Amino acid sequence: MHADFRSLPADPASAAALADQGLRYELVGDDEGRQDAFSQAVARGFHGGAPDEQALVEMRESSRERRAIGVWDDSAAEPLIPIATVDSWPTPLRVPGGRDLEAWAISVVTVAPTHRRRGIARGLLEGELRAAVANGTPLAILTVSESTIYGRYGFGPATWSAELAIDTKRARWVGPTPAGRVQLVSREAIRDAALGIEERARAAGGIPTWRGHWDRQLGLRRSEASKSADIRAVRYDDEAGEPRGFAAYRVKDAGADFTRHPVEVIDLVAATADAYAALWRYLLELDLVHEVVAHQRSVDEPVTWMVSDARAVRTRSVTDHLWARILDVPRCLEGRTWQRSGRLVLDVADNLDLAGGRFALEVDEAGAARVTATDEAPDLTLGVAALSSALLGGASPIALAAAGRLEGDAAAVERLHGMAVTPVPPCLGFWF
Ligand SMILES: CC(=O)SCCNC(=O)CCNC(=O)[C@H](O)C(C)(C)COP(=O)(O)OP(=O)(O)OC[C@H]1O[C@@H](n2cnc3c(N)ncnc32)[C@H](O)[C@@H]1OP(=O)(O)O
Repeated sequence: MHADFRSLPADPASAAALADQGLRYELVGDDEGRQDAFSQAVARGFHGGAPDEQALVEMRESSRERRAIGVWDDSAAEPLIPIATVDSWPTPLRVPGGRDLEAWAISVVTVAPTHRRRGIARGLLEGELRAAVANGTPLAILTVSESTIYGRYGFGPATWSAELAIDTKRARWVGPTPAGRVQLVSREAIRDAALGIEERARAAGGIPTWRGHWDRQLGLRRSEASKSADIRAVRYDDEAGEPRGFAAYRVKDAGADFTRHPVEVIDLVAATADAYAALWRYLLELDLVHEVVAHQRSVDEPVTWMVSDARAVRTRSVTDHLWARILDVPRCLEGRTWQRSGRLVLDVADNLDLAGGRFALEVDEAGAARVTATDEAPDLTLGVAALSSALLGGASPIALAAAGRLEGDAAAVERLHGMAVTPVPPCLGFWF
C-alpha cells in the first residue's frame, strides 16, 4: 500500500482529459474551506438539502479519512464549489474462507446537473481505478445509486440484499430461545459497542464500519438530532454478560389503529447465532406492532425458519448491492477460499486494460488457489465484470453462462460454479 493513500496524486490521464474541457481535477486535501465546498457539492449531487455549519463540521471527519477528489469549473457562477466529486479509501473486504482482501472503496460519485453526460464521471471512475492500481490494491468496490452506471468500467454486482417485511401477527416465534439477555440501552451505548460487535459479525462481502457511520445510522450527529429522537436500541448480552449483537429500530406512526405500528429496523448486527435469534425475537414480539421491515438483509435469512408461518416473512425485493471490480486477477482469486478443488484456464477480457489476460486457476483440496499466467487454450472466456461478480461466491456462473457473459463448454461452466458459489451468500449490510 502507498504510505499515505490520501496523498496519491490525482491521476494524470484523467486530469489531462478533463483539462481539455477547461476543468481542474484535483485532490481536495486538508483545507477546510475546500472540504466544506466538496461536502456541499456531494449534498447537491444527491439532491440533499444544503448542509448547515454543524453538518459541514461533521462531514469533515470523512474528508480527513478519505482521499477526496473534486473537479472545478472556474467559469461557473459559484467557482469554489466543485462540479464533480468522488472519494475513496482502502479497506479490508471479507472474502469466502474468512480472510480479508484489500479493496479500494469508492463513494460519493457526483456530477452537477449542469455538467452531466460529457464524460466527467468516466474521468472520475477511470482515475479511481488507476489510483487503486498505483496503490497496489487488487480490487475496487462500491455501492450504487443506479445499476446502469458501473458495468462499463468492469464492475459487476457481487452481493445482493433483500428487503424483508414481516407480519408480526402471523409470525409466532418457534425459533431458539437463547440464554442471554436483550437489554434496552442508549444509542450512545450501541455506538460504543458497535465497532467491536460488527468486526466479529463481519462475513463475506462485509467491510469494517467506522465510528462516523454509527453516529449517522443511530442519529447521533448533532445536525440530525431532531430527526432521530425516535430511534430505539437494544443489545444482546450473552450469559457471561458479553455484548454479542444489537438492533436499532424506529417505531413509526400507527395511523388510526394504535395496535398497528410499523417498525423499521435500522440495523440488526449479530456476532453469534444466539444474538441473531434473540434480537429478531425481541423485534417480532413488540406489542402494538403489526409489521417489521428490514433493509439490506441477506438473501438467505434464517429468521424465515424461526417463525410458525413462513409466509409471514415476505421478501419485498432483492437488489444488487455491493459491486466489485477486479484489478489484479491472481491476487483476487488467490485471496479467497474455493468450495472445491479443480483446474480451469480463464481468458479474462478487460476493456480498460487493467487486469485482463489468460490465467490458470488451480485449486487444491483445501480450497487454496494458485493462479498463474498461461498461454494454454482457455476453458472459459469472460469479461472482468463477470469474474468480479463471481469472486465473492454470490453469483451463479451457470446463470452468467446462460446470459452469454461467460463462454465455455457446460462441464467447465459447472466446474467453475461448483468451485465458486458459497453455501452462505455474501452480504454487505449497509451503503457506503
Ligand atoms: C458509487 C457511487 O457514488 S453511486 C452514486 C452515483 N451518483 C449519482 O447517482 C448522483 C446523480 N447522478 C450523477 O451525479 C451523474 O449523473 C453520474 C455521476 C451518475 C454520471 O455522471 P456523468 O458525468 O453524466 O457521466 P459520463 O458523462 O461520464 O458518462 C459516462 C458513461 O456513463 C453513462 N451514464 C452516465 N450516467 C448514467 C446513468 N445514470 N445511467 C446509465 N448510464 C449512464 C453515459 O451515457 C456514458 O456512457 P458511454 O461511456 O457509453 O458513452
